[in-house]
Order: sequence, then structure tokens, then C-alpha cells
Amino acid sequence: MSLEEAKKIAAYRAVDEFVRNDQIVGIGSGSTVIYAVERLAEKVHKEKINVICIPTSFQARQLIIGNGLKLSELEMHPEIDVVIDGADECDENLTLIKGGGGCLLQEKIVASCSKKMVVVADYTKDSKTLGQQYKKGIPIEVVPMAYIPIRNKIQNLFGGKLQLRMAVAKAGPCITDNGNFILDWHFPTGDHDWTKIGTEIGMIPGVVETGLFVKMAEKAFFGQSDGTVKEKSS
Ligand SMILES: O=C[C@H](O)[C@H](O)[C@H](O)COP(=O)(O)O
Repeated sequence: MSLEEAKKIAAYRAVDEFVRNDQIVGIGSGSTVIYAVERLAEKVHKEKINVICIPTSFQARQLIIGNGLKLSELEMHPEIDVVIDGADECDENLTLIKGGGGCLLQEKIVASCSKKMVVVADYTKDSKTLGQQYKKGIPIEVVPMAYIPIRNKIQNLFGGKLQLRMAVAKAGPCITDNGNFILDWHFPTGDHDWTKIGTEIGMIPGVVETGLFVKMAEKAFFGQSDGTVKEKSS
């Protein structure tokens, strides 16, 4: 089974198990969530259920609109029943690295407003400790004017190296949906207290949010190469 099929079976399982009639559903970002929205649209149109969707990015908004689903926002629906989102990596405690696609800030806000966060991913995202599978570092969204001092402070405090993420089809840095930069932190290997590190980095002036999601996800589904779906719960 291909990686795409592995993403699809995980996403379908999450929607089937977690989405019910009359729910407010957070829609995550990334390539796996595309399948979750596909399944959600199928369910809404076939079963005639009422679901209101809250996006976590420009991409999610486009997915909701493109699939004919009901779009809303936190201003109107500040309490979400469940958010279904992807992850770049998920450790044994369901601590996540997110933001590989640059969408971490709105994703974390929506997750913080959700009763449940469910992760959908393929088997390459499943690991024991962070950094085992995902080698691109922890994304940190920062206010552009502060990226150099923030880079230096994190390197001095915690070690490793931070790299300004560059855009692909544009000269210069990658700009997030919120007009900020992203620093990817290649952290030192070993055991880490992610709650403490996430909190301390979050307190540095100019840091908008980190892609470290600690104690937020309650369930993760990983599509496997043999066609089964592995589950992890917090
Ligand atoms: O910024 C992107 C998001 O955090 C995604 O949810 C994450 O990168 C996983 O995306 P994918 O499902 O494409 O691997």
C-alpha cells in the first residue's frame, strides 16, 4: 500500500469514529487532512448530517469550500467538538511536531478550542521520541523583525541550530498565513521535557507559537503499509 493510501485509511477511520451529527468540527491542514475532508463531505452528503467546519489555515478553508461543507469561524463557534489534523511526528505520549506546512499557529488555536484532537497520519509519522522520524526540526513561528535574536536565544538556551525557512516558488523567506516567519529548530538529540521547553520558548518576545503540541491530542490513527490502521491514545 502506498503512503497516500496509508494517509487515506487513517483519515477515513478518524472521521468515521469521531464525527457525528450536529457537531462543530475543526479542519486541520496538510496532505492527510485532504482525505479526512473527502470522507467528511461524503458522510455529510450521503447521511444528511449537519456539520459546521472551522478551518486552521487558508488551505483548510479552501478544502471546506471546495467540498461544499459549511464554513464558520471561531468568532461564531468558539467551542469545537473535535478537530482532525495531521502531524509531522507523534511520539509515544502523543506529543506532536506540527507546522511542516507552516500552519501551526491557527492549528494550535483551533486545537485549544476543541474538546478532542484527533491526529491522522501515515506510518512514517509514528515514533517513540521526537526527532526519530522527522528530521526537519520543530517549526517556530516568529515575528519577522525578531528572527535573529530569537534564533540566538534558543540556540544559547537549548542548543541545536535554527534555520529560517525559505520559500519555494518565491525569493526570500516563507511567510505564514499570519504574515510571520518560521524558524525550524534542529534540536539536540536525547531526552527532553517538551512541556518546559515549549513554555520557555513561547515566552521569548517575538515568538508567536511553536509547533510542539504537548498534551493536546487524545487519539492518533496511523495508516500502515499492510492496510491496517494503528491507534495510539493518550
Ligand atoms: O503545517 C502543517 C501542518 O501542521 C500539517 O498538519 C503537518 O505538516 C502534517 O502534514 P501532512 O499530513 O501533509 O504530513
